[in-house]
Amino acid sequence: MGRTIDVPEDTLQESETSNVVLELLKQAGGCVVTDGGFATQLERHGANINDPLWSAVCLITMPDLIRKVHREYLEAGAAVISTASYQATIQGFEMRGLSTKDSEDLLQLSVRIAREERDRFWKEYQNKVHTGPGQAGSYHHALVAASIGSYGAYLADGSEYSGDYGSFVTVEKLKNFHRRRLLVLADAGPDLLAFETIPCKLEIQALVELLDEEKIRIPAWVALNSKDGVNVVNGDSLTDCVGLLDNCTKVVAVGINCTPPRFILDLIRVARKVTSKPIMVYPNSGEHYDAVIKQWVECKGSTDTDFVSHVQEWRKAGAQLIGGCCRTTPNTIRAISRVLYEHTQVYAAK
Ligand code: MET
Ligand SMILES: [Zn+2]
Repeated sequence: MGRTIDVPEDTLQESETSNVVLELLKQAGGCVVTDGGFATQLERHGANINDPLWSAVCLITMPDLIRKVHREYLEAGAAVISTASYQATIQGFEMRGLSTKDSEDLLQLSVRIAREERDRFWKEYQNKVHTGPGQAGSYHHALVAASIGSYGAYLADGSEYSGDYGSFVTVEKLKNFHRRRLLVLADAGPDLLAFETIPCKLEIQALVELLDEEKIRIPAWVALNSKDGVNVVNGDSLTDCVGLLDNCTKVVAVGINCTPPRFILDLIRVARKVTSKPIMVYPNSGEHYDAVIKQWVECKGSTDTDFVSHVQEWRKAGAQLIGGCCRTTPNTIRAISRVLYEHTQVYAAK
């Protein structure tokens, strides 16, 4: 398969350093689809995730449903799947009365389930092209990304959407919050670590320091969120945040998640000026999360069709991994997959 015209030359040359994201992008022709809302899909299947652990409660209550959701996203064409560990923390499990050992086992389980499903799927589908209604493309050997939500996600008070951690939260405190879970997840053997919904520069600083200090060998991606298309949610400059990530050799991709689709194009343009690392975007549906009632409200979000109408402009602006976050589903991913596949076919034919 030929590679796309929009991939910066220097980005591809770095693939000699055996970076899993660059390898995948190279194989896929420059752009891949990731998965969609994980918690959303668990809920659509009836899981009750109204819990401080949010979707991670299913690691205790419904591990088979987690398998099923991974499978659904793989079938929809996802070339990266993220684990059920977004809001799983040792502290959170311990608050429910679990031992430290059992808590760490659950973190490991999240990676094991995703890897098993990926491997099972690949055995069956590696030679297939998906051509069913509303989808087209060839499958990839998907990467398993261990999801690591921000400190705000752990607080379960919606502060991942405000970045308002209060003045007592320091880089050291954030490093200590993230340290043990990061080590346990890295040790479980994912292909990638996916830091998600990171709302402020302080937390980025903590993450890049921690990746170095702990000599983490699994490559990481870091996804930030925004509510204005210019800055990250707490008002820190996106340019500064992406600049910090660009300087960290352990970070192999940077991007935006759980942000309304209407802001994404501007954010990609800002990020592209600061980094030549691959950019991933996985927006939410455009609805708003109400942290008090712990629900997504105002069903004025994009429909799958609206969402997908942006995909080509995001790709042209430099996004190379495109998926969905909260309130998106396997249908969204199938539709994105089709758009990207059509592009690859047009290019390959040239
Ligand atoms: C609040 S953002 C949630 C990200 C997580 N990967 C999920 O889709 O459930
Ligand atoms: Zn989300």
